[in-house]
Amino acid sequence: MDLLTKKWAHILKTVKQEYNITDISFKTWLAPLEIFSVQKDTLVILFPTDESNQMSLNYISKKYELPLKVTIAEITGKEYHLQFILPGQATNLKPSDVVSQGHRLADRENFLSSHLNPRYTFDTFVVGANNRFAQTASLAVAESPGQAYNPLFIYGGPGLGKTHLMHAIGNFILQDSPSKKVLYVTSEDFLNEVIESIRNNSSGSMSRFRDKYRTVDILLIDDIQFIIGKESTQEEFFHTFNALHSAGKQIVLTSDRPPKEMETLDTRIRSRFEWGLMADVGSPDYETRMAILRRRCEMDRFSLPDEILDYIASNIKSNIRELEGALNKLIAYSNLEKTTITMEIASRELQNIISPDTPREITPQLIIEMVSEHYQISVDQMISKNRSSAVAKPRQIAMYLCKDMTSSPLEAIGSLLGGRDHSTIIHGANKIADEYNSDEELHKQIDAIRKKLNPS
Ligand SMILES: Nc1ncnc2c1ncn2[C@@H]1O[C@H](COP(=O)(O)OP(=O)(O)OP(=O)(O)O)[C@@H](O)[C@H]1O
Repeated sequence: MDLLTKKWAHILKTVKQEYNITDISFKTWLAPLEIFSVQKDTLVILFPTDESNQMSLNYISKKYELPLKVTIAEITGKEYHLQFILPGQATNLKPSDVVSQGHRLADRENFLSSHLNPRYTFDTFVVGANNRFAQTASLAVAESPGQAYNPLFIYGGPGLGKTHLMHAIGNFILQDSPSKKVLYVTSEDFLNEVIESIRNNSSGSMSRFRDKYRTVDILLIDDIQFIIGKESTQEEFFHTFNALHSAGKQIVLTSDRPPKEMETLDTRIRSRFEWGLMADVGSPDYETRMAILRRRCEMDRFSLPDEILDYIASNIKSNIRELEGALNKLIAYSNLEKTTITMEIASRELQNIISPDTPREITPQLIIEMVSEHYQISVDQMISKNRSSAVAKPRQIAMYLCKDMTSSPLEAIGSLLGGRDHSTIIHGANKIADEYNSDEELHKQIDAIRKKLNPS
């Protein structure tokens, strides 16, 4: 193991020389590779890139597995099977499969069972006016878990870094105290485990579930808004929260909206969300977007002229995932076509992602989707014949918003909403218009949806 680690840079350079690999290919595919672990005669190699970059991983193993294998055998005198992984896949390896590199085995196992992405750290997080408060609060929590702010509730729109910050907290804590038990889950994982435990209907499975969640030191639950309306899950969450909180264990939650906009959430839970500190992340300003792009280029050892970075940063304003997606597209293009990126290539390749300065068009379709997402019901239910108020009310809200925010003919709106005629649309829209003025709660809900549709 030590020999491999010591010789790793030398191994990579030898592959480059022996197999005549160009500088750009070396920089892109080989130089980033890191030894993740060794198990008997299997060497697990990490390609630290985007979690969803399976395409690159397949490419690396197809093209470079053999050269690496041969060179490793020549230099270390030992043959290894090679396994290539992406950051997110590190958590899929069974802890018992891996032997620590540098860390103690127990610490490595602990890291793997945390489900943390090692790339999401404070170091790789660019701070700007939009996220400074959330970043500072997260760091305070990471430095003094269970003491500074509990729970920490991070909220904001999609792709703005909430998950990144949450993982950064977990990674920081494990770095500092490797034996702490940190657990990251999405609320969907939590929900599925509750359902599974109930379905198994044995006290064993429920107590295993509780053991798992109530014995951690730090619980990180992503996208907590999805537990709204799921009664058993809310109940289980409530007890988990209380058990951890009263034991001084840290809880961090993220959501797409603040607790006060979670209208149908059990008030006991909503008040707990608000016990600690709430921090929002907003859309990054131009400088922050440029800084994020520069940082990503640096990490990927890729260089792009400022003009192109500026083109991306000026046109993708409200979602960092999309910003990174645009950059990744250009990196992939440059690697595959073996060419440098010009402004012409950038604007052609990004035309589907970037539509300069055109605000998102608000269409009835978009409204229906947004309303169904807000009330956690499916679009199919929205357009069905179901008349229960849990479905009929959101449907009427969609009618109201379509009439109010678009110039679509009533017939077209009716047809999108399951073939309803124009008088039904008028009736639904008028009913909600009246309630909007008299029902404060509904007023808030509708304003929240409007804001999501038209964030500027
Ligand atoms: N300030 C930042 N600095 C560097 N990278 C960032 C920053 N904010 C977000 N990112 C990157 O943008 C991508 C999307 O971020 P993340 O998944 O954390 O968003 P999110 O707010 O959790 O979104 P969603 O609500 O859709 O789950 C990630 O790759 C993340 O690393």
